[in-house]
Amino acid sequence: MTGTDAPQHAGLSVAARIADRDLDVRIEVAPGEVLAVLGPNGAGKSSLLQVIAGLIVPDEGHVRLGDRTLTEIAKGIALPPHRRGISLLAQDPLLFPHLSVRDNVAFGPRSRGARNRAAQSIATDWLAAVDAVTLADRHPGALSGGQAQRVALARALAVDPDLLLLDEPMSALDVDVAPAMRTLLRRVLRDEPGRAHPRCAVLVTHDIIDAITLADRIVVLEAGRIAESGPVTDVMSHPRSPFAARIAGLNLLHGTGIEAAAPVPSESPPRPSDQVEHRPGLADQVEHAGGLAERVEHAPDRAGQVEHAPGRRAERAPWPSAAGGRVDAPVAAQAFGAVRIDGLRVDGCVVGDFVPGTDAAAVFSPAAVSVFTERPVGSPRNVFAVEIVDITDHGGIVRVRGDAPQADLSADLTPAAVAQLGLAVGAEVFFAVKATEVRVYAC
Ligand SMILES: Nc1ncnc2c1ncn2[C@@H]1O[C@H](COP(=O)(O)OP(=O)(O)OP(=O)(O)O)[C@@H](O)[C@H]1O
Repeated sequence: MTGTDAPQHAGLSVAARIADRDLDVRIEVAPGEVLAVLGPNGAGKSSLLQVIAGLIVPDEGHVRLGDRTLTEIAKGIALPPHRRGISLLAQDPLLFPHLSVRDNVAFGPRSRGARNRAAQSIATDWLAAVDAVTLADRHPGALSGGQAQRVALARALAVDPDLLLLDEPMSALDVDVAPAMRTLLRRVLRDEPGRAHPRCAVLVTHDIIDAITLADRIVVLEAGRIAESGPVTDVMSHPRSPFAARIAGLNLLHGTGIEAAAPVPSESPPRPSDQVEHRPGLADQVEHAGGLAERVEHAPDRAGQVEHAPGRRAERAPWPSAAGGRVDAPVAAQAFGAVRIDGLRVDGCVVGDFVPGTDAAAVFSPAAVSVFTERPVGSPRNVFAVEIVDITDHGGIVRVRGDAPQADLSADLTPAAVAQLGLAVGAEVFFAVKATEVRVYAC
């Protein structure tokens, strides 16, 4: 949906170029849609929100909301923030310290012409919607961070904005408070009985959980440009940018698509080590002779879910979700392809478009990676020589990060496997992944 310039767009349409921030983006948000904007520091997320809110004026571009033009540089239009029909909820609740909670929420309706009684009534309704009625008579100084942010959300919604901008709204909250705020946001973003036009929202976040739980679509910004966009599930399961791959917890290699010789190597008759790997319940097993650390198994015996025989059709192939569980990704046919990256060939299963000779990605989960201390000879796997750069605990599993000439890669192992292999930062080892665990697709 990005990239089009729709004059009568029913939702939000933004195009913005700011030379001194090296920003050049276009986004479209449908009515009722929640768009999450993600990206590394300095990517331009806040600048984009500031353009939409009218806090900065771009060198070129437009901001249109429904049938209203808020910014149109070519026509010299730039409405001030308070005339845009937009509310911004930021990290800091920024409540007026001298007003009660109720008066803070009533302030917006009052300043838009509502009589005091009506404004107080709107405030009470929104305080009820965010479970904060009991706080109505307090002053902001007597609120916890989570309570203050709930009140700030009520204040943002009390002016009935057509667009809600959310700038890292959970990032200043304690970890035990953030989930409740997320649930609340989900409720108010989705459940708006009686509103004539569904409200849209743009959410800037560093937290993938926010995007997964609140957004319909993701836009990834990198260096002031849109690196990729799409429905949340698509971007998380088939990322095309390094940033999206990282937040989805997947390994990503970029290269050029090439035809795979059939059958792919991992369809060779199983070797002893394959048989070990395919048996359930052997996640911690280490094959000492070859120095193989079996990967952490998130689901038992998943190898059985994929048809390995050449020419046969796989109904569904297992695919890791961002949360570390697994989702089923449909595979129309067991088509194989390969991606060439700096002279290395990575075989995998084709998902969606794949055109040999054009840009392609090879993606796999760290949980699908096996680690060898010696190069596996005659292995049916894709093999990468890596230098270990980091070993970290990920809630009971160990994430081993390796620097390969082609990319940074990660492997998830059990603590026992890491200990038995004697892995340490600086060690040179081999990461291996079967072609049936790799997805290849066009970029
Ligand atoms: N007030 C400003 N004046 C000039 N340049 C700015 C200003 N604010 C930000 N920039 C620059 O604009 C670019 C985009 O910054 P922006 O704050 O929009 O990124 P971001 O993705 O929101 O980053 P973060 O995640 O760190 O908040 C950066 O190069 C930044 O240095």
